[in-house]
Amino acid sequence: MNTNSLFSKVQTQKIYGEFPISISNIFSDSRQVTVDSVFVCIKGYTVDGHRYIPSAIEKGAKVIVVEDLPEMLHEDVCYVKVRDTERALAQLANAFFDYPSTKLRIVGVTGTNGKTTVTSVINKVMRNEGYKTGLSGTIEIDIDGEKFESKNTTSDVLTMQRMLKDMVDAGVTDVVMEVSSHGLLLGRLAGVEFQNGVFTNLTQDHLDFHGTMENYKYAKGLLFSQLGQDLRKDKAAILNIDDEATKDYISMTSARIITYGIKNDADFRASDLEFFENKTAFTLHTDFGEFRMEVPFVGEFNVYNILSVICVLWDKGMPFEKILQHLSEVTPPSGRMETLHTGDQRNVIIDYAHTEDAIGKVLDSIKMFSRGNIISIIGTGGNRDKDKRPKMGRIATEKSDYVIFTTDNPLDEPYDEIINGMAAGAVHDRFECIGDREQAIFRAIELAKEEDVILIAGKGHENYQLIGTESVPFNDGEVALRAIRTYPLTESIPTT
Ligand SMILES: CC(=O)N[C@H]1[C@@H](OP(=O)(O)OP(=O)(O)OC[C@H]2O[C@@H](n3ccc(=O)[nH]c3=O)[C@H](O)[C@@H]2O)O[C@H](CO)[C@@H](O)[C@@H]1O[C@H](C)C(=O)N[C@@H](C)C(=O)N[C@H](CCC(=O)O)C(=O)O
Ligand SMILES: Nc1ncnc2c1ncn2[C@@H]1O[C@H](COP(=O)(O)OP(=O)(O)OP(=O)(O)O)[C@@H](O)[C@H]1O
Repeated sequence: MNTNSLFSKVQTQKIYGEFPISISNIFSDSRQVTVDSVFVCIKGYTVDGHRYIPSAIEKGAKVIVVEDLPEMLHEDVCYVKVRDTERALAQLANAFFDYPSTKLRIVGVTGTNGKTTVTSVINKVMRNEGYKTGLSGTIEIDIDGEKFESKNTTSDVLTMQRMLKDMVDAGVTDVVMEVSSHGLLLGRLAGVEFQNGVFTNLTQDHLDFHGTMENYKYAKGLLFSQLGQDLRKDKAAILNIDDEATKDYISMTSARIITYGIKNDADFRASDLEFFENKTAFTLHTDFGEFRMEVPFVGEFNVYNILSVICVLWDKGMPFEKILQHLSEVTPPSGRMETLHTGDQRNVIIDYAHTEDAIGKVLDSIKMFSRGNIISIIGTGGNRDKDKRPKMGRIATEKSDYVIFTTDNPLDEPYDEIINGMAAGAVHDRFECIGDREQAIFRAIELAKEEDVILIAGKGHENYQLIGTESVPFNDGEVALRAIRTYPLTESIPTT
């Protein structure tokens, strides 16, 4: 691409040396740099990208974008000084990939919980209806059915723009994207034009990064202010009216507002919920009529998720009968309230719940259909968000008959520290602490009797454990099935 036109939208402070006529690519990671490219130095949380300038030049970078000019300048290289390299990177990425988001209809979904569920269901329904879709989120990036690994819930700005360009090239028209608070705050979405922004809910998480709930709420709200920057009429913010944060988001956006909820009056409201082991029924109230629906999802929280999906599909103009028909058939994403086929009378549910709110809601949902005891395996990550641990411990013990606290990606924090943090919140003593997740699952299966439900929470779809600096293969479902084979049904679990 022509270098002058690439840099035409970037506010430069000074340029040292001559621009090459054209450049081949843009990088912010020296390890990926290829010949005749631009290397943008980002001051990260762990290292300062400026220190990798020599390595980038060695690999063939011809333009270096900096905040701090190095003392020694290489004569064959052009240095561009800017005030904010992150901002410059976003502008360069948008321009290099030719503003792909303007050629797509993009739905961004934010909130503490439900993003993966909502994006996955929207994607499945639209694809079943014949749309060419793209999806980006925690589990994967999916371009019209071709799957790619996803490193972050919301990708860094270069990966983001490259992915959107690949989607345009593949003929995708509609994209649904998980939008994390990190992604919004760290500028990964700079320049992305959304058609819809969806808000699921806001509860405590990620305070190690955001510091306070107010900051966390504000970060998520950036999706709605970004949505309102461009006043095209087809933009809509789809908001959960039952969540306190919604009123702030209404004030942060100039997009159209569509509301959904259960407790308060909303454009799309559900009432008369009926819970079953593998489905939920409810009445949907809209301006154009009432509909009794049955969806293959468990729990009240999933009714919220489905309501937000209905709003998106309706706003996209999908015929209402089609929406209802697809939603009665669609399957939940993997590791979200997933029932394991154990072959006996013990019920094993694998779920990604790793916040206080999600654990509480999942256990409430299980209580609605469980006929036996509930044994929960609860784990949380190492080296992060220690404040949420006792809260997870409290809610898990409050709502389970027995709890086993364990690890979920311990990294290099000692197991005992992680587990004791959760156990400190326990409201009764019907719990055990077993750091090794495999042993914890084996113990829960050993304890369970006929009709009991074993909730294995925290990892969901993940098929690894991050221990130290290693990623060790680990799959909750496989371990549980091995445990089932090892321990045939036993006597009652210890109570009181
Ligand atoms: C706190 C955070 O978000 N960190 C992100 C950030 O890392 P960083 O600032 O530490 O980067 P760094 O390692 O210091 O490197 C600085 C610069 O030097 C460059 N570098 C580095 C090494 C080298 O040899 N050469 C080189 O050029 C790097 O490419 C980078 O440009 O920039 C990296 C590159 O874009 C991200 O991968 C990284 O996300 C890490 C992996 C992460 O775990 N982030 C989590 C907290 C996160 O973003 N989570 C959210 C929310 C998930 C949820 O809702 O549950 C998400 O969207 O995934
Ligand atoms: N609307 C909701 N409200 C509360 N909890 C929910 C909701 N939807 C899902 N959950 C719970 O949160 C867990 C994670 O759901 P999901 O993966 O859809 O959310 P997410 O926002 O993508 O999470 P993350 O940001 O951690 O990737 C589920 O396994 C379930 O336990």
